[in-house]
Amino acid sequence: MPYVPIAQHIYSQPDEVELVKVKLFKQVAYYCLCLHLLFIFAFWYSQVYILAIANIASVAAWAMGIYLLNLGHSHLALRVFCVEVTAHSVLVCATLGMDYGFQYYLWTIACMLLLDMKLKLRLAITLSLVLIVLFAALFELFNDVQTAFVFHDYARPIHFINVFVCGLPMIYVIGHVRESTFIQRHQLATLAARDPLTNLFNRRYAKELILRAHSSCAHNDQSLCVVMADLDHFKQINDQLGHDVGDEVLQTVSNILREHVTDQDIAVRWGGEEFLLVLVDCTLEEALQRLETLRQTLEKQRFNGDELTATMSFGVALWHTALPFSVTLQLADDALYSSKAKGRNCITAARSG
Ligand SMILES: Nc1nc2c(ncn2[C@@H]2O[C@H](COP(=O)(O)OP(=O)(O)OP(=O)(O)O)[C@@H](O)[C@H]2O)c(=O)[nH]1
Repeated sequence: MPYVPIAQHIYSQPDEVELVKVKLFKQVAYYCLCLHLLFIFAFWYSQVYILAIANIASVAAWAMGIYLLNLGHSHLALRVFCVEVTAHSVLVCATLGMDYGFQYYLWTIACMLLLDMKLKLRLAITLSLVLIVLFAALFELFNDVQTAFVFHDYARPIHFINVFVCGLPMIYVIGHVRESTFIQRHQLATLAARDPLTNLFNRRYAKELILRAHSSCAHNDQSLCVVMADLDHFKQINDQLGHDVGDEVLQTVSNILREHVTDQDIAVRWGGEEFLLVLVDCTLEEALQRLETLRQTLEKQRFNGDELTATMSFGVALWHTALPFSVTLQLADDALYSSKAKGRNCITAARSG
């Protein structure tokens, strides 16, 4: 088996935005290929043979670009597209003048060029600017070109169609890249905030949420409870029934925890089989009642088909807002330890804060 360095194995996979880009480039490439096929016939019919032949070269360039895209060389394909569009725009403007709007394709390709991630941003911007300057220069160079083009009377509708035809792929590609960037950003934020097995908040992200909940409760004079919860004899489940069953228990328990907290509460996978709940706007008495309902629900739950039950022990402490979180957490943890010592499957409230 060939050697694959681990870092390369993990990070060099094409990301989703890149995949979306390749898909869009391919769609645009087929769109342009069809367009140039049409141009071959249109220019042949209007006896502008040089442009008909140029369009045969354009079709070949777009076909080669599609081939490069299929090989995974999207940056090379984009460069081929760029050269083709530039050469084609300049040639058509030199032959027919500026009335028909073939110069606007330079704007589209200038924008697409910025999506070539293999180009340093500064170089990509410089090249795009060169294309825009070329666009402006074409007016100086070819504004007075006079031709006996058979479609001369249709210059205005052709100009209109060209603006539309070259604007469409630009809006389409940039709109989709924007959307997939947005989706990927959301996915990354979720990955950074959640535990992958249980989908509860992870410990790192939860600390930020807990501090925010604390200052909001302090500001609104609301009480707040911190709960430490731990599955009982979980090691036995793993040892006797396997890690997969252990994982299933963790997932089901997490779902039950989620169902027993409100939107403003915070449910966290704190460690392996240890969970933290922060109950917002909740007194100690209310917390004890809610935890008792939760404890009974868990006790009744069946896992692994119907053959397995699991229980949980709880420790709860009222968070006096003047105290730091770490002190309240320690109180809840001590209370949990008492629940374990009392025989598990029970709830203990910390005596004072
Ligand atoms: N299946 C599975 N097991 C895990 C995971 N994380 C931690 N564990 C297991 O959780 C078990 C925790 O065991 P202990 O700390 O001894 O606790 P316990 O058996 O629940 O005993 P008590 O807490 O005293 O009731 C260990 O066997 C860990 O391997 C996980 O993501 N999946």
